[in-house]
Amino acid sequence: MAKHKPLVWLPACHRNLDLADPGGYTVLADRYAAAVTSLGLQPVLFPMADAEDVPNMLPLVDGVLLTGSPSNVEASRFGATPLETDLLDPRRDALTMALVRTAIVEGVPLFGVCRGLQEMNVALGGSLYQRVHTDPGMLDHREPDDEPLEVQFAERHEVILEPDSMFAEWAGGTRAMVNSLHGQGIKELGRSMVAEGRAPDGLVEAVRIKDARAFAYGVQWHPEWRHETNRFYDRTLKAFARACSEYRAKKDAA
Ligand SMILES: N[C@@H](CCC(=O)NCCCC(=O)O)C(=O)O
Repeated sequence: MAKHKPLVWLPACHRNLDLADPGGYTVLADRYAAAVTSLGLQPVLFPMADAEDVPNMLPLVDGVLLTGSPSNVEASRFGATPLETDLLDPRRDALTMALVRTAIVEGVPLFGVCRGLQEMNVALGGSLYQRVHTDPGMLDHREPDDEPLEVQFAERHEVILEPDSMFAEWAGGTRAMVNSLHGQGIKELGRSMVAEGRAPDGLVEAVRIKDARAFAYGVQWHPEWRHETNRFYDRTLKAFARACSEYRAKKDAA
């Protein structure tokens, strides 16, 4: 029987869209699934999975990609008071907190993008700025949301990468331009999180998990956006894809 491609679990968002059914919808931007597919991987969703399912379902997949989302990680998860304006997704928070911790323990390749990076940090005991742009000396990291997508996802600021990091290898140097579409951001780093890239205002934008058994990285920017035309983004995603394929090969050989 032909083998299927390595499976990558993308935790979806849960939203009340302004549609006929007020019961809620499972949502995933195609952009992430398309990027995963273009890397030779198979994106999979488990719409009703919750934290308790993680130990049984994680062995079914070969990697986890935590996507970005307009919703914020709930402030009570990092000891802060929620903002009234917050768009929240408590079901996603509950699932991803468990997924991050279990993927790291089990050595399943893990990559966090934007909200996904923030989830990694909170799952490991770190905290977030709730509005980076209101903190003195910090840049406004939000996208111009009344502009076309091409403008929203345009490169907006530099990141300064640790010289011996994988990020510097993927970027081909210690400086790279990245897009920026977020209001929250890492404040205190979680356990085992190592800062490997920072914005010009010092905000941590790239991390690795120390002593991880497999690929375990997160970025505050969006490498899935037009990655075919951006060497840094593309090399980052391809490294994740390789890790998933290697993980799968080991499972097949066992
Ligand atoms: N809401 C959080 C996370 C921001 C984020 O992930 N943005 C991505 C938006 C586009 C997408 O859905 O991929 C914050 O504001 O920090």
